[in-house]
Amino acid sequence: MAATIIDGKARALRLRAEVARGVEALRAETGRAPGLAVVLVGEDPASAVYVRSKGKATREAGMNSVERRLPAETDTATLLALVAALNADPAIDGILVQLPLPAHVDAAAVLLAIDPDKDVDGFHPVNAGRLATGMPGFVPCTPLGCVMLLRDVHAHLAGLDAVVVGRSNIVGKPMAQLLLAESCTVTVAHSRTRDLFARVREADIVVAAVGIPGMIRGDWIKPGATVIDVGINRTDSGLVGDVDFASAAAVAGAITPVPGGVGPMTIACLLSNTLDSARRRAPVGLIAAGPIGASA
Ligand SMILES: Nc1nc(=O)c2c([nH]1)NC[C@@H]1CN(c3ccc(C(=O)N[C@@H](CCC(=O)O)C(=O)O)cc3)C=[N+]21
Repeated sequence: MAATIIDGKARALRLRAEVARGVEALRAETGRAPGLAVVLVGEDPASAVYVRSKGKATREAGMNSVERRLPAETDTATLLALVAALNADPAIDGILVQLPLPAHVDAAAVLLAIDPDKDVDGFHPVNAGRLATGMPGFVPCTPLGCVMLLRDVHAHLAGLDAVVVGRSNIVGKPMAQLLLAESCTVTVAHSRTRDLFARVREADIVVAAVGIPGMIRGDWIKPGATVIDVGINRTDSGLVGDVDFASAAAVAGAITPVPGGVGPMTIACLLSNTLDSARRRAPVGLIAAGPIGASA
């Protein structure tokens, strides 16, 4: 039985069209389009590609895209000053500082400096805490996109066994929180997990976010399980995920491809978060702002 291939690209285009309609409505009500600032330090070619595609998607949704490119040798103080200026700028609704930052920059200090209510990446500890405690806040874009794809596959997520492989602050941990909020039974596995194979093999939902190309193979997957591949690894044979797609697709019930799976959803969710931010920041009484996450 071959798996259903989850079309993240198509799902992302639908979400982006929905966001574009929301942007148009907001502009009609307030006279202002949402603004997203993306800060890129250094010349990393992969980061430059992402920043360019984010800028394009932002403009296509009818929002203003502000790109700030800084040289690789930029120091922490300069970045903190830029973030402070963006925090204070009323035309900016969302701030994204592209990671990774150069090693000499205090990345934690930079993320802490972003106004949590402009933190459309959801990386600020205040938003991590809001997510962990069930309060409204910005949810990191990649895990948010993964949950949207999972909801399309599963009418009921409650009670399913989910394994998240990877425990990063930007994917693994928020992914686990979101699945818990969906009432899944969640295991967070990582490089020190004993008998990873056996744990993955029991899961109804596998989210792979380890950064090791093709690590999770078909014989690890429970027949019929849903496999979400967050990995973006550049290899000699092109862009590949953390899942060995061919062998896993032969066993899974549904699986995301790389490219065309989670990646496009990440960008679409960034736009959705930015629209939510702009709605919340619109003058009181002018527009009925829904809770954060309402655009998703
Ligand atoms: N502050 C911050 N926020 C981020 O969200 C962030 C970041 N830093 N640093 C880098 C990672 C990576 N990331 C991706 C977004 C889209 C695709 C994407 O659309 N990928 C396409 C393929 C693109 C290609 O061909 O390279 C796909 O999977 O189909 C991939 C990766 C966001 N990141």
